[in-house]
Amino acid sequence: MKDLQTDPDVRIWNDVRYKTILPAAATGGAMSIVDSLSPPLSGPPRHIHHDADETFVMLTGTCRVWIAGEERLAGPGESVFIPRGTEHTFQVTAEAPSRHLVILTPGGFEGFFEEMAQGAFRIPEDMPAVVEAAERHHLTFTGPPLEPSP
Ligand SMILES: O=C(Oc1cc(O)cc(O)c1C(=O)O)c1ccc(O)c(O)c1
Repeated sequence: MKDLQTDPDVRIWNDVRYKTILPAAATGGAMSIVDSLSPPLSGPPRHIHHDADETFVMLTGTCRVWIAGEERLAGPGESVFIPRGTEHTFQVTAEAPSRHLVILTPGGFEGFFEEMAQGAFRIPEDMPAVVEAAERHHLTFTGPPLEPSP
Protein backbone atom coordinates (compact mmCIF):
# COMPACT_ATOMS: atom_id res chain seq x y z
CA MET A 1 0.00 0.00 0.00
CA LYS A 2 1.13 3.59 -0.60
CA ASP A 3 2.21 5.51 2.48
CA LEU A 4 -0.45 8.20 2.92
CA GLN A 5 1.80 10.03 5.40
CA THR A 6 4.36 10.81 2.70
CA ASP A 7 2.51 10.48 -0.64
CA PRO A 8 2.69 13.82 -2.50
CA ASP A 9 -0.77 13.35 -4.02
CA VAL A 10 -2.50 13.21 -0.65
CA ARG A 11 -4.90 16.01 0.25
CA ILE A 12 -5.47 16.79 3.94
CA TRP A 13 -8.63 18.22 5.43
CA ASN A 14 -9.66 18.10 9.11
CA ASP A 15 -6.66 15.83 9.79
CA VAL A 16 -8.03 13.25 7.33
CA ARG A 17 -5.73 12.21 4.46
CA TYR A 18 -7.42 11.67 1.10
CA LYS A 19 -5.87 10.30 -2.07
CA THR A 20 -8.00 9.91 -5.17
CA ILE A 21 -6.80 6.65 -6.68
CA LEU A 22 -9.47 6.46 -9.41
CA PRO A 23 -10.95 9.81 -10.49
CA ALA A 24 -14.35 10.06 -12.14
CA ALA A 25 -12.52 11.51 -15.15
CA ALA A 26 -10.81 8.14 -15.66
CA THR A 27 -14.08 6.19 -15.66
CA GLY A 28 -16.30 8.33 -17.88
CA GLY A 29 -17.93 9.43 -14.63
CA ALA A 30 -19.01 5.91 -13.71
CA MET A 31 -17.20 5.75 -10.38
CA SER A 32 -14.41 7.15 -8.24
CA ILE A 33 -12.26 5.68 -5.49
CA VAL A 34 -10.63 7.67 -2.68
CA ASP A 35 -8.10 6.05 -0.35
CA SER A 36 -8.45 7.74 3.04
CA LEU A 37 -6.74 7.66 6.39
CA SER A 38 -8.85 9.05 9.24
CA PRO A 39 -7.65 9.61 12.82
CA PRO A 40 -9.32 8.04 15.87
CA LEU A 41 -12.73 9.55 16.72
CA SER A 42 -12.96 11.44 13.43
CA GLY A 43 -16.00 11.25 11.20
CA PRO A 44 -18.31 13.45 9.17
CA PRO A 45 -21.66 14.93 10.15
CA ARG A 46 -24.73 12.89 9.21
CA HIS A 47 -25.35 13.38 5.52
CA ILE A 48 -27.00 12.11 2.35
CA HIS A 49 -25.47 11.63 -1.09
CA HIS A 50 -28.45 12.24 -3.32
CA ASP A 51 -26.87 11.13 -6.58
CA ALA A 52 -24.46 8.33 -5.68
CA ASP A 53 -24.18 4.99 -3.92
CA GLU A 54 -21.25 4.78 -1.49
CA THR A 55 -19.18 1.74 -0.58
CA PHE A 56 -16.54 1.63 2.13
CA VAL A 57 -13.87 -1.06 1.93
CA MET A 58 -12.20 -1.28 5.32
CA LEU A 59 -8.44 -1.79 5.25
CA THR A 60 -7.27 -0.96 8.80
CA GLY A 61 -8.90 0.22 12.00
CA THR A 62 -12.56 0.06 12.89
CA CYS A 63 -15.46 2.43 12.25
CA ARG A 64 -18.84 2.71 13.88
CA VAL A 65 -21.12 3.07 10.89
CA TRP A 66 -24.60 4.59 11.32
CA ILE A 67 -27.02 4.05 8.45
CA ALA A 68 -30.61 5.28 8.70
CA GLY A 69 -30.71 4.81 12.48
CA GLU A 70 -28.90 1.46 12.61
CA GLU A 71 -25.33 1.31 13.90
CA ARG A 72 -22.72 -1.38 13.42
CA LEU A 73 -18.97 -1.86 13.53
CA ALA A 74 -16.94 -2.36 10.37
CA GLY A 75 -13.33 -3.50 10.46
CA PRO A 76 -10.56 -4.77 8.18
CA GLY A 77 -11.76 -7.07 5.43
CA GLU A 78 -15.33 -5.83 5.65
CA SER A 79 -17.30 -3.52 3.41
CA VAL A 80 -20.30 -1.27 3.89
CA PHE A 81 -22.80 -0.28 1.19
CA ILE A 82 -24.90 2.87 1.48
CA PRO A 83 -27.52 3.34 -1.23
CA ARG A 84 -27.92 6.87 -2.59
CA GLY A 85 -30.50 8.93 -0.70
CA THR A 86 -29.78 7.15 2.61
CA GLU A 87 -28.80 9.19 5.68
CA HIS A 88 -25.52 7.97 7.15
CA THR A 89 -22.32 8.78 8.97
CA PHE A 90 -19.40 7.02 10.61
CA GLN A 91 -16.85 7.51 13.35
CA VAL A 92 -13.44 5.89 13.68
CA THR A 93 -13.16 4.09 17.02
CA ALA A 94 -10.74 5.41 19.65
CA GLU A 95 -8.13 2.66 19.39
CA ALA A 96 -6.51 3.34 16.02
CA PRO A 97 -6.77 5.32 12.76
CA SER A 98 -8.86 3.83 9.99
CA ARG A 99 -7.70 3.43 6.43
CA HIS A 100 -10.52 2.70 4.05
CA LEU A 101 -11.46 3.07 0.40
CA VAL A 102 -14.45 5.26 -0.35
CA ILE A 103 -16.11 4.24 -3.62
CA LEU A 104 -18.78 6.47 -5.11
CA THR A 105 -20.93 5.37 -8.07
CA PRO A 106 -21.27 7.49 -10.11
CA GLY A 107 -18.04 9.32 -9.31
CA GLY A 108 -17.34 12.99 -8.78
CA PHE A 109 -17.55 13.45 -5.02
CA GLU A 110 -13.76 13.33 -4.78
CA GLY A 111 -13.92 16.94 -6.01
CA PHE A 112 -15.47 17.91 -2.67
CA PHE A 113 -12.45 16.65 -0.71
CA GLU A 114 -10.12 18.39 -3.20
CA GLU A 115 -11.99 21.68 -2.72
CA MET A 116 -12.09 21.40 1.07
CA ALA A 117 -8.37 20.65 1.27
CA GLN A 118 -7.50 23.41 -1.20
CA GLY A 119 -9.53 25.99 0.74
CA ALA A 120 -8.50 24.63 4.17
CA PHE A 121 -12.08 25.25 5.26
CA ARG A 122 -12.63 25.19 9.01
CA ILE A 123 -15.57 23.76 10.92
CA PRO A 124 -17.70 25.56 12.10
CA GLU A 125 -16.26 28.93 11.02
CA ASP A 126 -16.44 28.24 7.28
CA MET A 127 -19.60 26.17 7.32
CA PRO A 128 -21.40 28.29 4.69
CA ALA A 129 -18.61 27.57 2.18
CA VAL A 130 -18.61 23.88 3.12
CA VAL A 131 -22.40 23.63 2.68
CA GLU A 132 -22.24 25.45 -0.66
CA ALA A 133 -19.58 23.06 -2.00
CA ALA A 134 -21.48 20.09 -0.59
CA GLU A 135 -24.64 21.15 -2.44
CA ARG A 136 -22.70 21.35 -5.70
CA HIS A 137 -21.58 17.77 -5.01
CA HIS A 138 -25.16 16.64 -4.30
CA LEU A 139 -24.56 16.19 -0.58
CA THR A 140 -26.87 17.45 2.18
CA PHE A 141 -25.90 17.60 5.84
CA THR A 142 -28.69 16.25 8.02
CA GLY A 143 -27.28 16.15 11.54
CA PRO A 144 -24.23 16.18 13.79
CA PRO A 145 -21.34 13.72 13.81
CA LEU A 146 -21.73 10.67 16.07
CA GLU A 147 -20.99 11.29 19.74
CA PRO A 148 -18.05 9.18 20.94
CA SER A 149 -19.42 6.04 22.57
CA PRO A 150 -18.99 5.90 26.37
O1 LIG B 1 -18.08 14.78 3.54
C1 LIG B 1 -17.51 14.61 4.58
O2 LIG B 1 -16.98 13.44 4.94
C2 LIG B 1 -17.14 12.26 4.27
C3 LIG B 1 -18.30 11.91 3.63
C4 LIG B 1 -18.40 10.67 3.01
O3 LIG B 1 -19.54 10.31 2.43
C5 LIG B 1 -17.32 9.81 3.01
C6 LIG B 1 -16.16 10.17 3.65
O4 LIG B 1 -15.14 9.33 3.66
C7 LIG B 1 -16.06 11.40 4.31
C8 LIG B 1 -14.79 11.75 5.00
O5 LIG B 1 -13.90 10.93 5.03
O6 LIG B 1 -14.63 12.85 5.53
C9 LIG B 1 -17.38 15.67 5.58
C10 LIG B 1 -18.16 16.82 5.49
C11 LIG B 1 -18.05 17.80 6.47
C12 LIG B 1 -17.18 17.64 7.52
O7 LIG B 1 -17.09 18.60 8.50
C13 LIG B 1 -16.38 16.51 7.59
O8 LIG B 1 -15.51 16.41 8.63
C14 LIG B 1 -16.48 15.53 6.63
